Amino acid sequence: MSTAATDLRLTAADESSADLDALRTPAAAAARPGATPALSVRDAVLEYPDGDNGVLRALDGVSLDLLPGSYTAMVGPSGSGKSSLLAVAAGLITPTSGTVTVAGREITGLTRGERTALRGKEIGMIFQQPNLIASLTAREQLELTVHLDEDATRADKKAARSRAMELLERVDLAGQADQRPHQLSGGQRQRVNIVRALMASPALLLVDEPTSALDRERSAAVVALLGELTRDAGVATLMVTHDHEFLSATDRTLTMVDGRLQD
Ligand SMILES: Nc1ncnc2c1ncn2[C@@H]1O[C@H](COP(=O)(O)OP(=O)(O)OP(=O)(O)O)[C@@H](O)[C@H]1O
Repeated sequence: MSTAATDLRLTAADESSADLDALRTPAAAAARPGATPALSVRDAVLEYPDGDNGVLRALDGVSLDLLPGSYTAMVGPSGSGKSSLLAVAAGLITPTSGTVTVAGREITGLTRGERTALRGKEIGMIFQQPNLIASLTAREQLELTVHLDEDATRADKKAARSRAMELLERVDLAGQADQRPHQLSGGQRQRVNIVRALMASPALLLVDEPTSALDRERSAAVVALLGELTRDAGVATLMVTHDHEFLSATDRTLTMVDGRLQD
């Protein structure tokens, strides 16, 4: 995955900017047929034990391809299997049957350690609440993974610092780089959370209800920002949401019903 995300500067989506259209969708990063899917799920079945002898089928034969640069929403009733699909796509849960391939590597055949390594490199995850660390500044949240890596060199740390600053600048938070979560608004915290997930230039971004803690205006801004970042970073984004009013910002909406995906 390229670091194209750092090459363009983008004003946060909740700020007015006449330049946004010009920065959107560089041809190289736009979703294109024939590209290796960032995520490919084939016939995934996920069963949980249910009662003494029964099983609950959370995923019932799900197949899905997500191309680089595509922005996909997933909606569906509570308990229909949306979070289960995100967990399977992230390699956090191994499906009962079926395969999951991320950036060309089938993760269902990997060891746990290999899956963790691949996740760190190729998969960004964003959850409902920005789970930022209270004692770290915005910049330190982004640099944390590199600082925890015993093998990281000084050059790696320096590169992480400059990428963190570029990403914060890109979402209009350079001025808040040294602030801790309690000094940031809810929308600002979620923007830190989003760019933190992009630090490793992942192929796939999995997002679980990113707007549930935000008001309507901030929610619209976050959904739009995710679209901007998806397209120019060339990442494939799969976002679970209950906010049907923002679906027009995405390229495609999938509906999960009883463990099955409907386009
Ligand atoms: N760890 C688990 N053990 C047993 N059953 C589970 C487990 N996790 C989820 N389930 C069941 O699997 C089904 C799908 O759950 P899942 O969380 O994927 O739904 P969802 O569409 O994400 O729901 P929501 O919109 O409420 O978050 C549900 O019936 C749920 O009760």
